[in-house]
Amino acid sequence: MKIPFTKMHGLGNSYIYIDGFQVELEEDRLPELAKAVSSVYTGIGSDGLILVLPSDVADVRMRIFNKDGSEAMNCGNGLRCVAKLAYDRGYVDQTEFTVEAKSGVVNAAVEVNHDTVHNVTIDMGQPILERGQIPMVTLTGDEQDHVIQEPFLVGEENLYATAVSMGNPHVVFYVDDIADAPIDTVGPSVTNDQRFPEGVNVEFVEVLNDQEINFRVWERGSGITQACGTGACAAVVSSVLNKRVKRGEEVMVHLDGGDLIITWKDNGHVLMKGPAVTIATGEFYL
Ligand SMILES: N[C@H](CCC[C@H](N)C(=O)O)C(=O)O
Repeated sequence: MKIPFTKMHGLGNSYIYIDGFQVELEEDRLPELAKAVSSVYTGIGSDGLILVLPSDVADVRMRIFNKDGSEAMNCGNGLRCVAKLAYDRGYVDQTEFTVEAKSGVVNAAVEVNHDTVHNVTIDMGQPILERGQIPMVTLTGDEQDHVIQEPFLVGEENLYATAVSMGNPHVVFYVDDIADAPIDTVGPSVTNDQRFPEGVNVEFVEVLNDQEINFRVWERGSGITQACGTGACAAVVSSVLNKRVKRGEEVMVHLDGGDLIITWKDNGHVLMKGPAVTIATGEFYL
């Protein structure tokens, strides 16, 4: 089976994009396809697979599958690239339009310079903070509680967890120096921790000042990635809740792959602004 694809990235968080306006795929082969295209050895190499599809409730629809074949509820870097692809291919005729993700519909705005989309702003909507909706379970906490700097033992390490959902689950740990973040040990341990019944994306944050943070991530289903858009949003929300950065102001998030500008607005919505880049197109043989 020959499948046309486009490889795109947001700050090095790359996915293989398949255009559902042009290509019909078998639903029950999608997890297999996500694993196949993601392999750097036998596939194309990416953090997963993203489908761009017609939508009944928005201008365009995104489905995202992690490298391990699991389907996720949301993907910030993916939303920016889907918006670029939809605009580039004329599936939308405005620079502002709506994108449907599994977690809900968001507003996208593409910046066009010399007929090319470089930067995209997504209104990611409101974060979800209630423990039961992250979801996160513990013996003590109430379902409606917010999880802010909650003691969280990982092996011998006494960590403190702040949990935020952007439609997908995130847990944030603060470190004094991002270079020393225990991402290779705490990342894989916590992502599958039983306290997160649906798994979790694991973020490490070093606060530089009240409008700037360093950030690394171990993603659920993909491991360490160069960037995580929903994770950067969760990290800024967490840092506001922990009174480390300003609410309603732009916060510069330095990720391994580059910078995102995140604002948790006073109206409750989180804005994410960053690049979207087309790397290559081709045909994949499944
Ligand atoms: N691994 C995530 C999905 C991808 C999110 C990330 N790549 C982003 O840009 O938000 C999850 O299972 O919830």
